[in-house]
Amino acid sequence: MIAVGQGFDVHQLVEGRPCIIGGVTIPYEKGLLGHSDADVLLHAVSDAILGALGLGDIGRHFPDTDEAFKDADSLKLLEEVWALARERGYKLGNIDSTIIAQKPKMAPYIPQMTEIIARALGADSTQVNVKATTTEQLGFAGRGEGIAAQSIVCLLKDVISS
Ligand SMILES: Nc1ccn([C@@H]2O[C@H](COP(=O)(O)O)[C@@H](O)[C@H]2O)c(=O)n1
Ligand SMILES: C[C@@]1(CO)OP(=O)(O)OP(=O)(O)OC[C@H]1O
Repeated sequence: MIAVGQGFDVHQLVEGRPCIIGGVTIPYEKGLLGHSDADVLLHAVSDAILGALGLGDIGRHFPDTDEAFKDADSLKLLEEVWALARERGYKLGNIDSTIIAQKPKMAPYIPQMTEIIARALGADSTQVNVKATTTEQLGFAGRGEGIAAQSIVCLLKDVISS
């Protein structure tokens, strides 16, 4: 069985917050605002997995009204989401993701993000792809008001390889 899911998330960029993306703290003058650590990439990946499983989204599993998730480490949330996939017998096929940000430059941090996501999903880093794009200064991302991320995941169960 093959299950696919997609995830999309946006967080506002503000002063006085750390800029944590894909589990990596990126040195930058602003950071992402949220109830949790606001790791926009890990949220998109988590939502993609929940989508593939038909289990809603991270807001349903980790409500932003619950103090338990205040400043939560999104890597821990991703690990909890992945446990739901594992319990149902799924393995990771592959993940592809895009970070949409005018700044900061993501390229130097992408290998580390890839490793972190792969490790959380019990996968090899070759199964995880992370990309980044600007929006050529257009829209909220282009004005540096926020960062978005999108992700698509393919999960595999009982697949007989030829
Ligand atoms: N925040 C970003 C955005 C982009 N990159 C890298 O730069 C390349 C060119 O971006 P364009 O939006 O002009 O296509 C892109 O392919 C990424 O490799 C980045 O590192 N950080
Ligand atoms: C992750 C959660 C959980 O505290 O909070 P936020 O960091 O605000 O992130 P968001 O992507 O808006 O929604 C899911 C939330 O429930």
